[in-house]
Amino acid sequence: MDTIFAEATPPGRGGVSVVRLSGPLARTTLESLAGPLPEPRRTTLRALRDGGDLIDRALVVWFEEGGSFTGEETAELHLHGAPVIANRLSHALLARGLRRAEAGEFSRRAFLNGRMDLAEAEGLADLLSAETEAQRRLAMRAAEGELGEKSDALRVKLIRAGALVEASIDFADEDVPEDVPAEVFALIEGVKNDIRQLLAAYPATERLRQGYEVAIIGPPNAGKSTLLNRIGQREIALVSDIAGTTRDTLELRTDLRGLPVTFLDTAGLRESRDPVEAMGIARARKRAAEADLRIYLSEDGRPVEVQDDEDISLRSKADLGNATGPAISALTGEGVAELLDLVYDRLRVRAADSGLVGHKRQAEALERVLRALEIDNSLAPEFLAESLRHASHALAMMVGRVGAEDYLDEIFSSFCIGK
Ligand SMILES: Nc1nc2c(ncn2[C@@H]2O[C@H](COP(=O)(O)OP(=O)(O)OP(=O)(O)O)[C@@H](O)[C@H]2O)c(=O)[nH]1
Ligand SMILES: [K+]
Ligand SMILES: [Mg+2]
Repeated sequence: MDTIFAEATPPGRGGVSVVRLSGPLARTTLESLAGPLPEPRRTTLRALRDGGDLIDRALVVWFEEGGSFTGEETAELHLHGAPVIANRLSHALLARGLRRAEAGEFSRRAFLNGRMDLAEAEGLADLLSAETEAQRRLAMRAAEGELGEKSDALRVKLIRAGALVEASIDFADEDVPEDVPAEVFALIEGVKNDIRQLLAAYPATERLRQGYEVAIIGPPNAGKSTLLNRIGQREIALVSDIAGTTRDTLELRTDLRGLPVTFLDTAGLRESRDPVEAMGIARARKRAAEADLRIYLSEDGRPVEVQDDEDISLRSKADLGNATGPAISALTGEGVAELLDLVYDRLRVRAADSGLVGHKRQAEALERVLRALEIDNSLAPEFLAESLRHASHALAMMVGRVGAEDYLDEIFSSFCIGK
């Protein structure tokens, strides 16, 4: 096993730069640079020397095997935050046979050493990429291992059911087959119900994790781009009185009171003979159809093509006329705060339905568990036992207790270097 090192803090100048080393050479390397090993987990001020050269005076923390983030012997060096110092240290570390860590390699070792399960690793990745408060809370639950605990609890039930079935097989008389006890089916039903609940919350969880899309659509010149600019409070989209100004879909990422919401400005919908405009319109329709919510904007307030009851239909340019119905003016800002309130309310309700399972990989594993548990009560005990083993295995896979190899690259490559 290589000993790896990386800057755990972003490169550049700053108050402190933290370099982490992990692996079998960490101990001797630290001793050679900083003298006798400090007490574990105690911050100690040390001179770091490479031969006669004083590299820096740094705070040093030593973690013993089993007591570090990776589970390996690990040292953390808190240097003065200047790239020249980290570079000088890297030079000394490379000379001692350490190598630079790859992206996510510390976390990957933490997983391989049983310091976190796969769902926790996914939660950690989500936490690092979270952009809003609601995403942070969701990711934090995952990173804290709630799904692993849930899955272990369900597995205990399946194992108990399996043991009861095995017992009924062992004691069965050749002529008088022992009945599988009713408790087995009760346990299986309980597990299936819990899994159905986890799966029911999956779409809401996945949407919150990825962030919501809200498409602004409507006929040309409705004022869609003006509204996007008003929401973003800057000139994102071109605005003109020429119908068909917007062609590409434009995105505005926002943090709507903790919810991750991307507003889409789209090409005005109409029959167009201009091939480029027609491409824009096709794209607008597609993005709008895929969005979580649509705002239909038009000067007469008549919705073009409502897709969903939750969608919002509004009349634009409220400053011009006095027609009835809900209206906004992107020009004066009238009604825009209320519109954002409405969008927030709609999405908040969906976010509230989120749960523990937010990744496709996890949902697919749970579906495998359910399939394995589609059991007919008349199934022979031998087959029943086999189904229970399958189900238990799929549950273990969900959190990477077994068969995680295929996913490791995908999960850990999304981490940054030093994590
Ligand atoms: N009076 C008034 N004019 C507006 C308002 N919103 C937009 N406009 C004007 O309406 C015209 C069209 O605005 P855009 O924002 O380009 O409309 P659009 O829906 O994006 O148009 P396309 O991209 O061509 O589909 C521009 O001249 C805007 O200044 C409004 O609330 N009040
Ligand atoms: K326009
Ligand atoms: Mg536009």
